[in-house]
Amino acid sequence: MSARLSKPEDYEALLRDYDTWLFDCDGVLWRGDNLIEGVTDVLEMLRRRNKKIVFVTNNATKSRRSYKAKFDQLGVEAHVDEVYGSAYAAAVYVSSVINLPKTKKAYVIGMAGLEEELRNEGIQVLGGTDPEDNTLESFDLGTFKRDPDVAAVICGLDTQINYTKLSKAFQYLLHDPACHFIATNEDSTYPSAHGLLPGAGSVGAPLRYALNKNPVCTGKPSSTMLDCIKAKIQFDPKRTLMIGDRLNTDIQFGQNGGLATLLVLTGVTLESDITGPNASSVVPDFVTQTLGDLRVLDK
Ligand SMILES: O=C(O)[C@H](O)[C@H](O)COP(=O)(O)O
Ligand SMILES: [Mg+2]
Repeated sequence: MSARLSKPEDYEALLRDYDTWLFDCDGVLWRGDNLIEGVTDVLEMLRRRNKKIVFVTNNATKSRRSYKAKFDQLGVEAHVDEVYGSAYAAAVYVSSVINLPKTKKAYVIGMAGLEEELRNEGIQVLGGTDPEDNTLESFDLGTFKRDPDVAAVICGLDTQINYTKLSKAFQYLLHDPACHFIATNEDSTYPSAHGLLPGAGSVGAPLRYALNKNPVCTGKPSSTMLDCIKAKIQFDPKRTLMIGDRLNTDIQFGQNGGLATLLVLTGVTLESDITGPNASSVVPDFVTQTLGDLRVLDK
């Protein structure tokens, strides 16, 4: 059973027990461009208390560089080397785990952030934001020529998903069993400023259905994401806390890595998901309403 936190001494115990704090972003720090109340104060308090701060997001629409710009715009201190996104994890996976030869290309369903991270790793990209593929014209298979160098299809959150991109990705995967099928993340939904929207998992679902094949996922809860962090940052898992709003990504990710986990209820998970007969089998160590609750420690 999860421990419910509400009293200042509950939060003081977290400060005593954990040195490294991993934060999910959508639904924990913000919803869209709306910062969740109290987040800036809590992060500043943690920095004053010399906590190591890491941001771990499955949202692949932005690169680490563009996350830094978002943090700056919201007035929250953050550094590029503290940010780990599933776009970065996918790029590291393609370049360093499957070692895609530099002559090969990746077909992308996704946005500029994913393209940027892939290019930073020296990966040639097709699709993505290319205007030719961002069309609502009907897809014509008769005139489509597959690029023989495409050896991977990478699928992330794409708010301009269309039939042409799905069809091209499908063709590459259908005709080449060796073509890598990679998902940055498989979140079914995500919390926007105005409510839930379909997430990256829902964007990639048509391909999974059409091909009857599951992609390799590089974001939370996969170990690829944790490996990316471990390659750059030293931390003791026993003194590390993962804070998230989704059970099957954030909390599962923390548990897979042997980290303590804190669920907040400002994103996709509702009270009814963790209590009652239909409660999830993924049980966080701690639950608090919002990250802003930790502000009591500043008083
Ligand atoms: O890709 C998605 O489905 C969403 O961006 C999702 O919200 C992931 O972001 P996170 O909560 O991990 O920051
Ligand atoms: Mg989240």
